[in-house]
This record gives sequence, structure tokens and C-alpha cells, in this order.
Amino acid sequence: MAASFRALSAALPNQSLTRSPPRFLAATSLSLRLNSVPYRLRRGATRASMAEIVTPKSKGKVKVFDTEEDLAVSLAEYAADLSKKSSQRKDSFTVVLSGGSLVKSLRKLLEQPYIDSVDWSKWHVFWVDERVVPKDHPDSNYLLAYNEFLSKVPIPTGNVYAINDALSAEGAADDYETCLKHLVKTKTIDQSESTGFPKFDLMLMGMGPDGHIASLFPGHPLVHENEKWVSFITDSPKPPPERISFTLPVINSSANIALVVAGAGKANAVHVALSDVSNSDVLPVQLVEPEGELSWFLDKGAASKL
Ligand SMILES: O=C(O)[C@H](O)[C@@H](O)[C@H](O)[C@H](O)COP(=O)(O)O
Repeated sequence: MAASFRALSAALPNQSLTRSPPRFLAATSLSLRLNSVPYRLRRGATRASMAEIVTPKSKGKVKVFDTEEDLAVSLAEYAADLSKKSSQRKDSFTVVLSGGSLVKSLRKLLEQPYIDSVDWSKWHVFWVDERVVPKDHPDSNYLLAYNEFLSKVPIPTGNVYAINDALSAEGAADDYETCLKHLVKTKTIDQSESTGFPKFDLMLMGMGPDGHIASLFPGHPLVHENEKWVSFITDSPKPPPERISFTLPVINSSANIALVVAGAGKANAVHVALSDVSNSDVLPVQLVEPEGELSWFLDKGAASKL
């Protein structure tokens, strides 16, 4: 097996804002409106300046931060907390990364207290999607994660599952799926009892301005793949064209998904995903509904149309 894949290596200090349906606007609450949406100001123990938006459960928990810096602080706390809980329960903590700006938003995990307190030896790192390029190519998601994160934490090299970059897109997807199946068999990765798909402890994903997640793009048939664990595309609208990607059922079997989205360029897709407007062309991000918990980490720009 080892040969067939490569395991390589504030404005509101101490308060939070809660957007609530009007019925929750108690007379005792301080309320204010942002973009004509009622918010309830809740005093609480939050460290960064943050607004929490109340949505139906299927849409997940939505946190809006004043700045991307605040978002990064909260994201580190969230990931470290899940790592701790998982490490107490079992021998592995399976973490899936996307490419893009997400990786930079993990930077606070490289600082104290997390760099010393997280049990990095339990981490097993995967990619929800990867560009089919050599691992030292500037487009490689592996290279990005290695440079920004993995080279700075003591995760065992053998726990980092990069794609086999010597294969075609189709071959690399099959190879990655074989790797996942082996790790499910050896119980490194949990398996969903209800779907039979692998159940990762934490998926950390960005979202494109068009509402794509992983390499599942709006209108692309790959969005509807429901048997394979890992598939491939050779016509990605976002360059480079050749990619492999986890399929939606694998994404949705996760125990935890964090959608990390910053910047006003993504405000439209965030609005579509979190509002009740019906759109004929469903965006891939709207199909994210994990077995476990979904958490949105937004900055003010990304939340500006809510
Ligand atoms: O390899 C990729 O292209 C990604 O995995 C992709 O799904 C990415 O996460 C989004 O496009 C968001 O990227 P940004 O955060 O950089 O906009």
C-alpha cells in the first residue's frame, strides 16, 4: 500500500453579536440592525469581535468576525479544541484541507498556546481537492500547505497524504481513493455508519466566489457523483484544469466541517448559501450538510450581503 500512494511527508470586547429572528429580540436585549437585519447583542465570553448569526440548523453555525485576523484566532481555537477532544477518544485526528486562502487562516495554530499544546502526533492530513501538478509546482495545494503550515508543525511525515503526482488525474483519484479505503480498514479514518463513506474528524474548506467547494464547481457533473469517494476533472473552470476532488457524499459524511470564507468578493455566494432565496442553479456550497456539525467562519466582507 505504501508504494501505491505517497504519504509525505474590538469593537465589542467580551461581547458577541447574535443575529436573531425578530421574535428573539427581547426587550432586555440591546439590538441593532446591520444591512436591515436585526441583530441581538449578547454579552458573552468571546475573545475576538464577533457576531453570531442564528440560522436553521442545517445551515450551520455562522460566525462573523470584524477582521480576518479575528477569524484566524477563533479558527485556531476551534481546530485545537476538536483536536483535543478527538485525541482523547482515539489515536488519530483526521484533518482535511482545501487549497486557497484557507491555509493562511490556519496560521494561529503555529503560535502559542497551540504549537505546544496540540497533540500533533495524532494528526493525519488529507486534501479535499488537489491540483494534478508536481508537488513542487506553485499550483500544488500540498506545496502551499507544506510551506505555510505543515513544515512548521511536528506532524509525522507518514501522516501527510499527498497525491501521487506521477499519475494522470484519473489515476491519482483512484490511487487516493485506494489510500482512503486502506486507512478506513485500519481504522485510522472513521467510517460513517449511515453512509459507509469515510468520516473525517475535521474538514477545513474555503469557498470560491462562484460558490464552489473543493473542486466541485457549479453546473459540473462531478457535483452529482454519489458512488466514488474521490473523483477527477480535467476541465476545471478555475485553473489549473486537472484536479482530483472528494465527492459530496464524502464531504457530507464528515464529523465537522468549517467553511472559512473571507472577502467581499464572496458575499453573493455566502448570501445565497445562507438565505432562504430559492435559486434554480444550486451552488455546490448549498449542498454541504454534514452528518456532524457545520461551522461558517466569515469576515465582515464575506458577510456583507447577509
Ligand atoms: O484547490 C483549490 O482551488 C481549492 O481547494 C478551492 O476549492 C479553494 O478552496 C476555493 O477556490 C477558495 O479559494 P480562495 O480561498 O483562495 O478563494
